[in-house]
Amino acid sequence: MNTIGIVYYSFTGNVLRMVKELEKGIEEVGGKFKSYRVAEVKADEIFQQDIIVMASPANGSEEIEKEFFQPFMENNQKQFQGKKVYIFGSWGWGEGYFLEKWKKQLEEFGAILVAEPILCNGYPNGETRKALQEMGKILVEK
Ligand SMILES: Cc1cc2nc3c(=O)[nH]c(=O)nc-3n(C[C@H](O)[C@H](O)[C@H](O)COP(=O)(O)O)c2cc1C
Repeated sequence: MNTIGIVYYSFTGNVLRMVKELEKGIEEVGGKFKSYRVAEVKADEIFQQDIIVMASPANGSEEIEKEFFQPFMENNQKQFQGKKVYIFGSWGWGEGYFLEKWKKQLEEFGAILVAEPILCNGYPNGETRKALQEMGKILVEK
């Protein structure tokens, strides 16, 4: 059973709502997780978990959140090598391409993406919530 570390940023609560659904799924199958806002996460703690889940809103021109998440990625580049990761996020008025870019960055860092990202436009609807709960269950066993 994998231990899961969740790192997220949320401006207005949409990503946080998504995180809560994933957590529900993990809990449902008896999995263990720790969640952190990216502004407060301690890298040495998070990289001890079996799977790192990261979630961000689109920010700027198809990027992940700029002030905290982008530095988190750059500062921990080496630690992603060979690490199992899962990403998801929410966007507003762009095309949601930021997740594809993020995925590419992680692949370049040598991370192992354990499943396809879940992308949500704005507030997560019932379908997205269900998909996240299911993903939470899957991640525990991945
Ligand atoms: C400062 C700021 C910048 C944003 N930049 C983008 C953007 O470049 N492209 C986009 O599609 N949405 C953008 N959005 C919209 C958010 O990504 C979208 O509302 C998302 O659902 C917010 O998630 P959150 O509630 O977890 O913060 C931006 C929102 C804010 C507040």
